[in-house]
Amino acid sequence: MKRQDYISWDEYFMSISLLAAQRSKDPNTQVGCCIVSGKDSPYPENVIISTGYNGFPYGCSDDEFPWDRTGAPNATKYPFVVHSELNAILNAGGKSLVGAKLYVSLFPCNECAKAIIQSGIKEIVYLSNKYKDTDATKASERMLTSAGVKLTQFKPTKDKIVLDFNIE
Ligand SMILES: O=c1ccn([C@H]2C[C@H](O)[C@@H](COP(=O)(O)O)O2)c(=O)[nH]1
Ligand SMILES: [Zn+2]
Repeated sequence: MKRQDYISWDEYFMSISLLAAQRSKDPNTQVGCCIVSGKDSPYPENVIISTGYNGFPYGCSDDEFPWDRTGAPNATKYPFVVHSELNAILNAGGKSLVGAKLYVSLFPCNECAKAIIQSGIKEIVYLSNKYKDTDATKASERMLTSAGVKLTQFKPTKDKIVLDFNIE
């Protein structure tokens, strides 16, 4: 008989997003993203196309650019950091994202929403929506809804999935 306690597709892809987030150097908010093929993709369904996390662009040192949240605009991380969703879209290397599904640990901002819509992604599964009351999130939700992108908050049925490196 097959194992019964295997993880679901949503648990799998959201876990990969959370694992990608662990690569982020942002001391305050680590965001991870995983893009997978959907029913209407030109690939079989549930194939991982790309992943990404928030970080500075290539050539911009994590040790030289600022990670601060406050201060003069160019002394904060905000003008420099590439968001996880945009990184995942760019990391796809030009592969079609039409009909794809995007899993992300934080609801996308308005700038990511634009890139998501324009790349043809049709569904977003997000975990946290901690900035839901901000203008950026409200603008994002408005655009995504208007563009017909399906939005679903991931509701975990377990608190954690443990990765154990001690296997035989
Ligand atoms: O759509 C988004 C929105 C934000 N991020 C990243 C950008 C920053 O590195 C953090 C947010 O930092 P705070 O200190 O919480 O303001 O999240 C992203 O990747 N995608
Ligand atoms: Zn963003």
